[in-house]
Amino acid sequence: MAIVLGPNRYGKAETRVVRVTRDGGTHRIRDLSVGIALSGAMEDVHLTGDNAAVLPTDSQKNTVFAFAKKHGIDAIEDFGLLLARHFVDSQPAIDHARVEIREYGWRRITGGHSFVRDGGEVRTALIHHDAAAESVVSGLTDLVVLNSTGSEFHGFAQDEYTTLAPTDDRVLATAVTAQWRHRSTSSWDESYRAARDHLLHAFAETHSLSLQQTLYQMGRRVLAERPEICEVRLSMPNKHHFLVDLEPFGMDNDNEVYFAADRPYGLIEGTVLTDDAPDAPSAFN
Ligand SMILES: O=c1[nH]c(=O)c2[nH]c(=O)[nH]c2[nH]1
Repeated sequence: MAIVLGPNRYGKAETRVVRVTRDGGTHRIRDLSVGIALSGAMEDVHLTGDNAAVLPTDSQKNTVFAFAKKHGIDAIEDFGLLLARHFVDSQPAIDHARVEIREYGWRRITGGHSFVRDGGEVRTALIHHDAAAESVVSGLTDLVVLNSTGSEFHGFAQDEYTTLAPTDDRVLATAVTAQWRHRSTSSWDESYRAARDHLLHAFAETHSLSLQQTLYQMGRRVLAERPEICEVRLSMPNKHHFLVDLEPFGMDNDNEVYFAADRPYGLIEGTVLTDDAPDAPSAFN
């Protein structure tokens, strides 16, 4: 039996960089967390401790700050591509770069330089780059949405442990995590805004028979409307809202008062893709 080194990668996780762009008194902010993971000919450092091929993760962090100054930060997809290509092109030992970016949104309050942080929602991008292929996955996480009607759930399988009552009118709420893969380069900011909008409108406009059905409609709508996107992955917790029994207090409850449970929650996940989506094995890794 031989013991060998398996897949490995290394890099600087969660570099927090804030780039302020000043246009006279009017400022713009991009606030990111950048994760870099590099891989390639890294046998020596693992097997013998020879660091000759290892660009320090500290240098990777510095590159994020230097590129923020030198190139500015527009769409996070562009910033990720710039970093991924840089490490593969400049480091002989590195043949693959993975760059993961989360962007925290800030909205202007008034005047040119006062901002309020957007709610919990975070924009995301995941870039893979090597000599053979490049993939861009855009997305968002923690987009919290709720329909106060227009949701049913009945006709489900039953066994000896089933107690859930069928319903033809319930609250449907979830925190959407979505990632979508681009088949071609794009005007990233415009594409992002459109995809997000389609997700929201599909959620709102689907009369839901299950969260699974809603999930499929959300992915389908993005693919039908945005030809630059070929695959959408969705992860949607069912944020259960249980009707409270008010009978002990002599009151009825005609879908007005709910207990918003935080756990356990159903977790509905799925992929929707076009049948001609090109292969991109590492895209979502
Ligand atoms: O939309 C739903 N899908 C399920 O699979 C499920 N299971 C459950 O208990 N409630 C729900 N709701």
